[in-house]
Amino acid sequence: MATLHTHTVHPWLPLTRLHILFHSLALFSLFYYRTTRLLHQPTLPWLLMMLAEAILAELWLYNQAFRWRPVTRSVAMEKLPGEEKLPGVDIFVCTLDPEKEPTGQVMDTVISAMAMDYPSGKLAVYLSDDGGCPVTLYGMREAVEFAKEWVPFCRKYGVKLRCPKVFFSPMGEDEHLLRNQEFMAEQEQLKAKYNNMQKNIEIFGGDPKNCSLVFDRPTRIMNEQLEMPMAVYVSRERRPTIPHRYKGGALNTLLRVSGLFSNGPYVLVVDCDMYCNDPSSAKQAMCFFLDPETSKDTAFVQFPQMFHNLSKKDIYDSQTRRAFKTLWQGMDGLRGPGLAGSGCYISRTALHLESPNTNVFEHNAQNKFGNSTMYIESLKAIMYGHQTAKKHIPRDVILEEAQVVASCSYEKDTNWGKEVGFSYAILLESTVTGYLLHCRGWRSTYLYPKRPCFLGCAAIDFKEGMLQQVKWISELFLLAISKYSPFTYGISRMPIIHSFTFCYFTSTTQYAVALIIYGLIPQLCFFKGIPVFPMVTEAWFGVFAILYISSQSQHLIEILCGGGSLRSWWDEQRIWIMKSLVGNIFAFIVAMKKLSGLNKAKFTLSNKVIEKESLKKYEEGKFNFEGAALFMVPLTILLMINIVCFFGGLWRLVNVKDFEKMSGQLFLLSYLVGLGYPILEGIMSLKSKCG
Ligand SMILES: O=c1ccn([C@@H]2O[C@H](COP(=O)(O)OP(=O)(O)O[C@H]3O[C@H](CO)[C@@H](O)[C@H](O)[C@H]3O)[C@@H](O)[C@H]2O)c(=O)[nH]1
Ligand SMILES: [Mn+2]
Repeated sequence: MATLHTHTVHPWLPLTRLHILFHSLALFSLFYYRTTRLLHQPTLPWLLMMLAEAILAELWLYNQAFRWRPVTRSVAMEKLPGEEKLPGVDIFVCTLDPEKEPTGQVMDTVISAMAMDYPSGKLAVYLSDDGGCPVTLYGMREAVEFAKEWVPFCRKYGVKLRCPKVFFSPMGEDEHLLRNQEFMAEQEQLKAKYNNMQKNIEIFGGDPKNCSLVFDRPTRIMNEQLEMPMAVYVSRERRPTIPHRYKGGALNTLLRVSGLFSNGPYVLVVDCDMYCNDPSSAKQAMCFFLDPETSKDTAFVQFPQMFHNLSKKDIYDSQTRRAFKTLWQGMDGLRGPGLAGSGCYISRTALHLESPNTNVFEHNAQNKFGNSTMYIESLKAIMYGHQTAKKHIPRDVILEEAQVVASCSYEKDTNWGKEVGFSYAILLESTVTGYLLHCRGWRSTYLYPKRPCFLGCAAIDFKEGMLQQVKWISELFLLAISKYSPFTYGISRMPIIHSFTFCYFTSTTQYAVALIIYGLIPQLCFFKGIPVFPMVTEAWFGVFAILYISSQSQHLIEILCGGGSLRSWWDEQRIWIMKSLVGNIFAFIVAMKKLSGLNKAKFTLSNKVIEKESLKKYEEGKFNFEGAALFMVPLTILLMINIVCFFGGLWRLVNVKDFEKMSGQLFLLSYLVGLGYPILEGIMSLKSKCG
């Protein structure tokens, strides 16, 4: 069979590597300069500055792993085998709280998943309702009813935008161009039905008792066997005394339940706010899973997380440009990207087998996978490829067994959450699962097609952005000091350069130290007239200047190549400092609290409800710090110190005229005050509002 995909290594590779060499030489000179000066005349500011620079250099080093060999990939879907030969795909949508995840929106995701361009009999959609809310079950019923007409409609006319909400919005206008009358009439009818469905959900959800979370409940599974993709609603059993393991637990339950019903060899995980924007994503992913070269050890195919609600002035960098444009492509050229938890196709085999090289099925399967024989049979069916057996099992028998595997005691004394399924090692179930798969020798691939396959809802104010940041960084920090640390466990199991990428993710808390020093010491010293950089007339000044220009221009080139502007470069610098500083400080505190048992582990669910006022500010590109007072404390303090020291020091400079000595600091402070101005504006508008 012809290869189903191709990749190109970044054409600038030799230049990038030369730059790495050049930058490291400059770093060596910097440390040579710092140490010799320090030995000669030790002072506290110099010691601290050197500490900060050592941290920045360490993180810089890990960062180079992402630049070592970035690749971009493309697929040849036309070379895929015929539809009858495609393997099954089970889609998992997880939801928890209708307050933060409006049911109507969740159903858009479900419907768009059901309408995926894939043979109907091979597609199944599972909705995990972790809140056990009546409105979610109600919404699912409505969604399935609507999908019965929507899915055939999309297939008949080859509609590309299969999320009904978007299709019926101005964004879907292209879909309506040059269509015949019959199409127009049908879509009118469907539009009315869709609006009706959303209205029903809204009315039903209007009653608070239908939206309240139930955390003491039996399993509830509803399944509709239709001609179109199967739809299954799963609310696993939950009891207050038994750990439920958040999303990781929900996904593992879905793995088992779906194993009994449809048992697709591949699963797609999407967050409930991430609708499918391109129906062909499953086929695109199959180009890796079915390719003879990559089929054996590809554990997952990751698509970028992209968002439908980004403003042109994305001041919070909600798109996380760096992650999905730079870092993931960099990892892809090594042994593959990390697992992002949404928009990823995962091989069931990889989630159950120790490594790609063990193809023998264990005899002590019950100890590992729990004691459902039916489930173990389903695994065997996938690994040995005999798919037909399960068709003979009557539906009520399957439903009964599904109750068993969805019960909260099922995982007791098994390997679920350890070597089997999604890992519970940290709350970022996906990140750690992807990482552990890599440790066990699996590969992954990253596909960044022109048309985004999945679109979700990004945080559009500072508070939401920070909450997310703190959740991620604190958990990653806990991973760094756990027994699975990339520094010990990872490094000994992965190629070293690849392990650096995970070292980087798990050690960003160190940025907090470096940034506090760099945001405080040069400033105070500027005020007092103590130099912390070489004189502008000294050759050593050049080393600092080179390092600054070298890293800034690298960042700028990255942004320009990704279609960004000078403006986005400047904005990204600001938000990077803010997020790195605040996010890391609070993440460290949260992690410490969790370690000491002060805080119980808790998953902060991100809010997917867009407030009108936040949206307005976000679109104007103005900072909105509402609700983020606590996060603002370190930022405000540092900003004030910077401003005071800037003007105070400037006054001193004009009087004393030791310009030569202080120009490094003068430049640094001007840069920071310039960056900080919009933050100040944001703080002021918050103040005036409170007052
Ligand atoms: O107890 C829980 C908590 C969360 N979720 C679901 O998990 C998903 C992700 O939660 P969210 O709060 O949206 O997390 P984000 O920080 O926005 O998402 C990123 O980070 C998460 C943690 O790693 C990943 O799970 C996500 O896939 C990834 O998009 C949502 O669909 C939730 O409904 C559950 O099902 N049960
Ligand atoms: Mn999310």
